[in-house]
Amino acid sequence: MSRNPIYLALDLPRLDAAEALARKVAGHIGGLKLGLEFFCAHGHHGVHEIAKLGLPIFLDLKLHDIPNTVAGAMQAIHVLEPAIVTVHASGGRAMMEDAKAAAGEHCKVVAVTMLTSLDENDLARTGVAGSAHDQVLRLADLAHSAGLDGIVCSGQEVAAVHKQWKDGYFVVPGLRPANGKLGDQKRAVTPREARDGGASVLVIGRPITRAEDPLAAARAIEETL
Ligand SMILES: O=c1ccn([C@@H]2O[C@H](COP(=O)(O)O)[C@@H](O)[C@H]2O)c(=O)[nH]1
Repeated sequence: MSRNPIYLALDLPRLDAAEALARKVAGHIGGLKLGLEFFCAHGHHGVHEIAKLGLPIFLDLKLHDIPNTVAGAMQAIHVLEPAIVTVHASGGRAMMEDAKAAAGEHCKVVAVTMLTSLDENDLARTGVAGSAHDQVLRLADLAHSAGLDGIVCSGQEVAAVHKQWKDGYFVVPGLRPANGKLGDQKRAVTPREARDGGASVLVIGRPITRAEDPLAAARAIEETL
């Protein structure tokens, strides 16, 4: 892994605060992840502002709709030149194929398999029997067959997915330093464990954004890798 794999999740309500925080830790991360909270609040303008910092932008929009609508959304964000965009694997093969076809040549499209905030009890409540591990592998296979670049999964599954999809691009959120507060994450591992399992991108939000000293937190996490 040559470049810094950490993408900072900028889940902050204020654009000026997000920009200031990103600027502060820029030397210790490899990219910036802008998700639903950011995009709903600040839209294209916000993305343009954050992109001025010069780091790759990951638009974590988790698109999930009929194929025609998702392809239209992909075309609408093309102008923002994201390095990575997410769709939901459960949207199905045709949706993922159309999303990939509509994405620019330089944009990786990765599929969310099973959110890291869910465990097997949650999965059962959605009507899916079996383990998180099997569900992630099944959806990874579907994303692979649809021609996507990779998937989003937890650090608990990444090594197994890596084994069956050697050149895949694996985005791992839900990361916590040892003894870090889990919050709503249920399948957390440490950044180092995820990296050792074959993660391409380590998504880290609150352990840095909510730290008393975000710069020291980012530096400390970087040093564990
Ligand atoms: O399965 C998923 C998919 C995406 N995320 C996103 O990653 C960050 C994690 O933030 P933390 O503060 O480090 O928990 C957040 O933006 C999520 O939307 C995820 O956590 N799990």
